Parts: sequence; C-alpha cells; structure tokens
Amino acid sequence: MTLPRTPSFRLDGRRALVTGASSGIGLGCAVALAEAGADVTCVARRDGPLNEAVQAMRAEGWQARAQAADVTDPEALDALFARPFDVVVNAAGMARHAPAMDTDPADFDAVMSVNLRAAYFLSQRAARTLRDAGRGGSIVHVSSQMGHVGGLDRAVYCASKHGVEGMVKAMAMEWGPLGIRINTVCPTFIRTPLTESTFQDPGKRAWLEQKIKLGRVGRVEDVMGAVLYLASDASALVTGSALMVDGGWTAG
Ligand SMILES: NC(=O)C1=CN([C@@H]2O[C@H](COP(=O)(O)OP(=O)(O)OC[C@H]3O[C@@H](n4cnc5c(N)ncnc54)[C@H](O)[C@@H]3O)[C@@H](O)[C@H]2O)C=CC1
Ligand SMILES: C[C@H](O)[C@@H]1OC(=O)[C@H](O)[C@@H]1O
Repeated sequence: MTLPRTPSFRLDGRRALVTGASSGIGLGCAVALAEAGADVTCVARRDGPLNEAVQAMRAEGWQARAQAADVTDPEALDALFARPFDVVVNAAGMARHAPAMDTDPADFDAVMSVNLRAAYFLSQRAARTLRDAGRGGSIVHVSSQMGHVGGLDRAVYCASKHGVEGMVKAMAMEWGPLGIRINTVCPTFIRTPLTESTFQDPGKRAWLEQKIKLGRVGRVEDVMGAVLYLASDASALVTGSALMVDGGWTAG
C-alpha cells in the first residue's frame, strides 16, 4: 500500500516578502517564514526597529534582509517588486478608532490607504511579477476578525478589513488559473504595539477574555502557524479563503 505523504511546510529556496515586519504580527510572520527556510525581505516604514529585527533574525542563522518602504507609495511598491517573490505576507496595517458619527475624513483616508489601498496594489504588483515570471506563488493578507463582524468605534477599521476580504476573493478567482493563491488570516485581539492600550485596561481585557471562546487573548505566535500554512505547499489547494485565528469569537 502506498501511503500519502504530508505536504511540506518548508520554504527552502523560496523568496518571501513580509510587510509590517518591524513589530507585532508582521515580525512574527517574518520569523515563521525565515525559520521555515525562506529568504525573507522584511519591510516596514522606519529603518531603526526594522534593522534591529533583521539583525536578530540573522543572528539565528536565518536569511533576512531589511528594506524600509512606505507601502502606500506606488513607487516604493515598484521598487520592492523589481523581482518576483514566491511568498508575500502583508501585515502592514494601522487603526484609528472613533465612533462613526465622529470619524474625521483624514483618519478615514489614512486607514483605508494602508489597510486596503496598499493591500490592493501590493497584491497587484506581486501577482504581475509572478505572472511575468510564468510561475505561481502565495499571497497572504493579515486581515482581522473585524473583516467578518463589526466592532465598536471601528467602522473605518472594519470597512478596511471587510474590503480586504472581498478583494481577496475576487483576486483569487482571477489569479487561480495562473497558480497564484491569495488568502487571509483573521486574528482576534493580539497583544502588539497596536493594541497595547486595550490590554492595559483590566476591564477591557476581561471583556475580551469573555468574548473569545477559548478564554484567552491572542499572542503573535497564534498567527505564525496559520501564516506558514497558507504560505507553504501544505495549503496548495487553498485560495480565496479566510483562516480565522479568533479563538471562536466569530463562531457564534
Ligand atoms: N494586534 C491585533 O489585535 C490585530 C492586528 N491585526 C492586523 O495585523 C496587522 C499587524 O498589526 P500589529 O502587528 O498588531 O501592529 P503593529 O503596530 O505592531 O505593526 C504594524 C506594522 O505595520 C507597519 N506599517 C504601518 N503603516 C505602514 C506603511 N504605510 N508602510 C509600511 N509599513 C507600515 C509598521 O511599520 C509596523 O511594522 C495589521 O494589519 C492589523 O490590522 C489583525 C487582527 C488583530
Ligand atoms: C487594532 C484593533 O483594535 C484590533 O485589531 C483587530 O483586528 C482586532 O480585532 C482589534 O479590533
């Protein structure tokens, strides 16, 4: 009897790009891919923390390089995608929370510009270079549980993440025939610089722990395995999907 073999989660010989790689979830994604053998280009807006992260990764013996870039800048995207990447993980993101009745248009534009517009054109650049090279690849967006449900004071953030979910489904339809997969991971509240103020408030933290059915808030490590799965051949037939890493928040 011939037994089936588990597809590989390894990424040896693959070139990967991770945005938002200077901290939080993006840094976790960069580590996950590098540890699996990929040569990872780490992107973030500012040099300092990014260089520090890349130095720490190289000290582990992994392949990593830093490239500071603003993902909302089309020219910066062109420079990043001078060559194709087998794996692209987009974790760059931001939030400005306010009641919908009070949202400042400048905040709306800032959030949409990073979370949705940049996600769109980064995907476009990633796919074009893969198409021109005549090969497939995997694009993973770090979306959110807020791409599937609403959140108080989060109308703009939710709109941006719901937008990413719709965009990914449509792109998956177009790019499937080229072997280019595109998916999202949708975390619940994860402790990072973005959410530190929420985590500092004992009342909010208790509320979160009750909303998350598994009874605890998220860690960057909770997202890393999900991203590695979607980046690797282990998910070879998965595209246009949203992988919830939300402890059951949206299950109800
Ligand atoms: N922390 C959380 O609870 C959750 C976060 N997310 C999403 O995960 C992603 C990462 O968030 P965190 O790690 O929590 O935040 P973070 O604040 O620790 O990291 C954000 C990263 O995005 C980069 N970035 C922001 N704007 C950029 C731009 N214009 N150009 C290039 N890089 C830019 C920053 O340099 C930084 O590396 C975001 O998309 C966020 O919406 C999703 C679900 C939960
Ligand atoms: C930044 C937000 O407060 C945080 O990010 C997410 O995606 C979580 O669901 C929280 O809303």
